[in-house]
Amino acid sequence: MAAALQATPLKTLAFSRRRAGGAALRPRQMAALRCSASARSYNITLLPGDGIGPEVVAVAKDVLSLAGALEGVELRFQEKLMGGSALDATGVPLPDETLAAARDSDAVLLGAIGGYKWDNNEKHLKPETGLLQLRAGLRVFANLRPAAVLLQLVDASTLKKEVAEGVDIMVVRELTGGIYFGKPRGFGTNDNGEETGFNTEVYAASEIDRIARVAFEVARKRRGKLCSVDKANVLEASMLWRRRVTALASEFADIELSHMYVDNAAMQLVRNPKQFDTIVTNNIFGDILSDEASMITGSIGMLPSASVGESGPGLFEPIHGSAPDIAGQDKANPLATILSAAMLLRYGLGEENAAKRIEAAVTETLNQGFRTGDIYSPGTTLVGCKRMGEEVLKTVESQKAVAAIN
Ligand SMILES: NC(=O)C1=CN([C@@H]2O[C@H](COP(=O)(O)OP(=O)(O)OC[C@H]3O[C@@H](n4cnc5c(N)ncnc54)[C@H](O)[C@@H]3O)[C@@H](O)[C@H]2O)C=CC1
Ligand SMILES: CC(C)CC(=O)C(=O)O
Ligand SMILES: [Mg+2]
Repeated sequence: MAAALQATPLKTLAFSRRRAGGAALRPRQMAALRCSASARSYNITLLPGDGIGPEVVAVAKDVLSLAGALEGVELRFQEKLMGGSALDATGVPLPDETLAAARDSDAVLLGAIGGYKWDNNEKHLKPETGLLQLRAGLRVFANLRPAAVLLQLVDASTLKKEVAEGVDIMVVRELTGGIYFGKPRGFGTNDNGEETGFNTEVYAASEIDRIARVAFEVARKRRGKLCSVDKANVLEASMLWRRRVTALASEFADIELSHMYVDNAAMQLVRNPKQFDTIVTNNIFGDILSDEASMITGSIGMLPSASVGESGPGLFEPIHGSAPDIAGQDKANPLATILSAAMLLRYGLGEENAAKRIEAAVTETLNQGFRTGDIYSPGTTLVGCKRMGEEVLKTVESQKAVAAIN
């Protein structure tokens, strides 16, 4: 079992329901931060990245600081370059200094990387390559992506209310293997002299076993159902995946295991998403299916994630990308990153009460009717990224104590 997941009781894996550019902290908030001088303290590496990344990370940082301080947790932040911004400044997408700082910290919060400017770079000079290097460098093989439809956002779902209501899925995605990392890969020429591009989907049995164990344990703390998604009718890597997951099931007799081909899973997610509890799948299928699942919840701007390994700091990031189409316009939904900060507190630091404060504040802010454009519906109040952050901050501050939240 991944040590980082042991930092907190495993039941917390049952995640359910349940100042871009710096919204100025108000005096009472500053006082809460000062009170934390003798608190439990942790070092957090912030990697804002590109596009909307810096906007959403600035907001999430303030929420994280305040929720921590109110629970006696001092968080010390250091910000490092990552992605396209690192390429521009240093010539590489993941500077050694950034990886070293991330490894040395207690947890890492990432915004997003990438953008049009770097789209045609050679592979080793792409922001996305830096992200893969970071995940591999931190050995965070288990990526938890919860997709739960909040009551307040049922109307924002693209699915009918009766289909979306009550959906609560955890996608457990393998993060450091599969086709994103497999070799050989590259460009070549076929027998007809035509140019080719190729990648390799490869999994070792041990890589499958360790992610499957995490998924069985996650399912055990949720509703006891695990669906393994693969393409075992065609791909050898998936045939091995299915064999290993099936073999492990004997150690988890209390879990109802099923298997589904990925094409069917993509269809079932929009036909009847409530059939799913926990899904375990490989790197590329998990990437795609979690973006699909996000729309059931209303927006990709709502979905957080936690990536953890056997040891070392966890990596916490929204599932979305750098959204260059809305970057710099104060339109981004910061809630996915704020909820990733809650996952950081829970899974990365074992600070459950502070995590709950953030989740309760997000729910309350939505109850108050504040919505960014991606989740807007008539009758609610349209706000930008900064204002959404300010409203969440106010709500975090106004909560009496976590006992009252429970
Ligand atoms: N983890 C990461 O850093 C990831 C980076 N990327 C990179 O991001 C860049 C853009 O990729 P896309 O395919 O366009 O995916 P994307 O997730 O950045 O955007 C897809 C759509 O969702 C919207 N969106 C995303 N996040 C949002 C938010 N918080 N609030 C409101 N709307 C939001 C965008 O405006 C866009 O219309 C690419 O360079 C890609 O490689 C993509 C996925 C993950
Ligand atoms: C940008 C890629 C490296 C990965 C991705 O889309 C994701 O992890 O969601
Ligand atoms: Mg993705």
